[in-house]
Amino acid sequence: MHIVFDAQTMLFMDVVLGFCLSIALSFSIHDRFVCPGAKAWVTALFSSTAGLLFLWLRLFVPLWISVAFGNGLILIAHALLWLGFRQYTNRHTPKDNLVLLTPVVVSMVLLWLTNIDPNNITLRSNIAAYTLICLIIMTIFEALKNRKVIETGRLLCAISLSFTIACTLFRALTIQKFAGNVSLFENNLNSLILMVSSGISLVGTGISVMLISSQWLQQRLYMHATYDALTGLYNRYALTELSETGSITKNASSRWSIAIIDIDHFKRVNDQYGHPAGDDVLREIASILKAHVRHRDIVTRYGGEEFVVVLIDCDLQQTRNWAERIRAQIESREIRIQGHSIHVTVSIGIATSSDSELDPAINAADSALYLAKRSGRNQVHVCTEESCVGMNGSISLKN
Ligand SMILES: Nc1nc2c(ncn2[C@@H]2O[C@H](COP(=O)(O)OP(=O)(O)OP(=O)(O)O)[C@@H](O)[C@H]2O)c(=O)[nH]1
Repeated sequence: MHIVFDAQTMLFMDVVLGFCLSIALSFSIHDRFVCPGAKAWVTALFSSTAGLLFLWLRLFVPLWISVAFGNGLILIAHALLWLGFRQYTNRHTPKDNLVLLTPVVVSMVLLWLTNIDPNNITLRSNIAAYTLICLIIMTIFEALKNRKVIETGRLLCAISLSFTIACTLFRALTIQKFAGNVSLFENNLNSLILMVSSGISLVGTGISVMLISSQWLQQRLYMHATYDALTGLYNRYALTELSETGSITKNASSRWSIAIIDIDHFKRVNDQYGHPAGDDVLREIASILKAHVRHRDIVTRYGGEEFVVVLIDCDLQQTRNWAERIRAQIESREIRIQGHSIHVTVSIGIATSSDSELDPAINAADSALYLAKRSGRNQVHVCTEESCVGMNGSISLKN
């Protein structure tokens, strides 16, 4: 069989490609955990493909149907792409939906122009092309706004849309040059560029949507695996990861210290004021800790009411002073929750290390914490290799 790659066949291939991509994508977003905007983007792909189908149907249906529906659906697709990015970046407002009126108005105008003079391709084409370019520029702006480096899907989408702008502009300018003598299915460079660019733009958008969705999921999984949802601090898993990848000792020139901070009688706070109030206390303690460390230090919520702070390049005396400041700060802080004034105290166990291993230092700090609790709470204890020492100088053997 001999297949002729003329403009009409290529446009038909674009339509088939678009439908396959749209169907594949709609299956991939058939999940609860899809990123905001994904549904608008998949609808955009369907709409764009349907628009191309109407253009292709030009040979079989009245011209006004092909012109109005073909261009209208392609413009709707690009308005949806823009709306999708507004949703993705959480900047979507109900007023944004008004953008969908633009394609409707433009297709009405195209319909009217087709009725007046079916042969005036130049004006119709220019109106559709420049509206499309405006919508794409708006979308590129949204795609790139506040983009994180790892969000390569958004970058790919912007690149693929820039390519569409270049091709649309090329067609608009050449149509002007030939004064309307370029029809859609003539086998010239102009039509060919349009067909090839439509295919590339469909594939580019499809791949970008897949990439954006998977990168969004990846980021969320990373957030949940790394950060504590209640306080926003690193979680225990993150601390282990940082230790295993050597990120803690890499930043320290010599010694580093560990402080384990445990809220005293926290169960009573929960019992007396309720669990939500207990959560607020945890957030308050987290913010005090965050406010008292340097950029290089690591603050984690290690477990329920227990926090671990890694202080980089801090010797024993500096760590002791820091811990005592924190203890005093928390003791004197009045935490106001639901009309109640809550006061809590903390016990702190500290240990220093120059080793690359985190666990021995945590165990030592934990022993110090145990002694701080046993000695009456609301105090700082230090653990050295031989013994654990209280701030008041009392010494207890480690085991
Ligand atoms: N509100 C709230 N409470 C929590 C959370 N995680 C753990 N807890 C509570 O923390 C309390 C810890 O109680 P315990 O281990 O007995 O310790 P404690 O009452 O602080 O006593 P000491 O540590 O011995 O001073 C329990 O009541 C847990 O329910 C949380 O995320 N939110």
